[in-house]
Amino acid sequence: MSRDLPPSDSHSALHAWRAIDAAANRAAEGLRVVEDFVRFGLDDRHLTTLAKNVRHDLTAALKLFSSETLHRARDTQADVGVNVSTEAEQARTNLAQIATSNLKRAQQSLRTLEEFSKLVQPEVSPYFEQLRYRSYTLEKAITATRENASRLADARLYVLIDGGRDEDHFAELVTQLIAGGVAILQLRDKRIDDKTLLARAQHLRKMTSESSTFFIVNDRPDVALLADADGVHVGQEELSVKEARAVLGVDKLVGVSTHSIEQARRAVLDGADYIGVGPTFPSQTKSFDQFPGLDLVRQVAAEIRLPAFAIGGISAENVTQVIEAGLCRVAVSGAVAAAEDTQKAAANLRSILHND
Ligand SMILES: Cc1ncc(COP(=O)(O)OP(=O)(O)O)c(N)n1
Ligand SMILES: Cc1nc(C(=O)O)sc1CCOP(=O)(O)O
Ligand SMILES: [Mg+2]
Repeated sequence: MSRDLPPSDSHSALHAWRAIDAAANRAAEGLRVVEDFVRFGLDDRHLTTLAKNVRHDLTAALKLFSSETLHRARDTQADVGVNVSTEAEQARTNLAQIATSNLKRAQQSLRTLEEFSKLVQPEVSPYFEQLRYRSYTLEKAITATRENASRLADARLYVLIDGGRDEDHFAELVTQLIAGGVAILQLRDKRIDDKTLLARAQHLRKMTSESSTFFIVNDRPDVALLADADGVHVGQEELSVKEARAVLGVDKLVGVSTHSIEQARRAVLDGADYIGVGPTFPSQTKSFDQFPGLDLVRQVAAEIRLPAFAIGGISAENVTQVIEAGLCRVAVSGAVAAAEDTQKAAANLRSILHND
């Protein structure tokens, strides 16, 4: 119910309704532009659905106000803000900037709605607060998708390796993998002690920093930090994206394993930089009871634009099935690391993935 303010406050109420009316329009317009950006600019069905849901829920919250009161308060003739636009508002150089400005516009307008509704219809205010928080989550997911689609644009072959028999064996393996054109190398070894793991990680850092290959540490943000790796990969039962970032900082990559479309959607909202999608096929490296398989690859490819690497039992023999299911990025271990000629196996997979 809208509040009957005492006569002395009725002027404030009128001002509040006018601010609410203007903010409602700005928020809806801003959200529509954001939705169009994720739909047409990113081609991301998941983010489009999220943006649309926020916009629809805004419409529902605004319906809690009396439209008659809002219209009565509308007085654009006397609105000193009409026709006032800054140079920054006019300057738009790319699609992403349009999305960012409109997200900010929507967030500021939601804040206005939240504050001014406290004066005239306080029970509605928390809905706008919730919508503002959801818009921050959306912003984080849009930024991660956009930035990583570009940062990892060429990253199609991702190889998981262990610490090897000894340091020389490890260094030889890494040399061949880098020469074979591997885009991302992950150090994944659950059997060596922490001291050896860190030594291998530091060695890998040195070798990859002279190349364009990214270096990720599996499971261990602490080791990733100490070795100055490019990032960490975490599983569903491990530290969250937020916790991994708290250790590593915002600039490092945080990847997450996903085994269902719900987990993949969640990872996007959590602000992951990329996702692993699997297991696709039975694996010699790790055993699984369940295989979401190519169905999950298809689901992810249909709606998510955050870089996604299919994983699990992938080799030169079956990688075409993954590509046909819609993903052009794969993470492999056995097919490359256990091959007789590691460099050749990597280069072969790479050329299939890059279609060259
Ligand atoms: C790229 C990539 N995807 C998935 C995994 C698996 O991670 P997780 O589920 O945590 O299992 P472990 O590797 O820790 O056994 C991965 N490592 N890399
Ligand atoms: C470590 C790991 N995680 C998977 C997942 O689906 O999350 S599949 C997998 C094993 C990857 O090795 P290979 O290419 O030898 O099967
Ligand atoms: Mg793990």
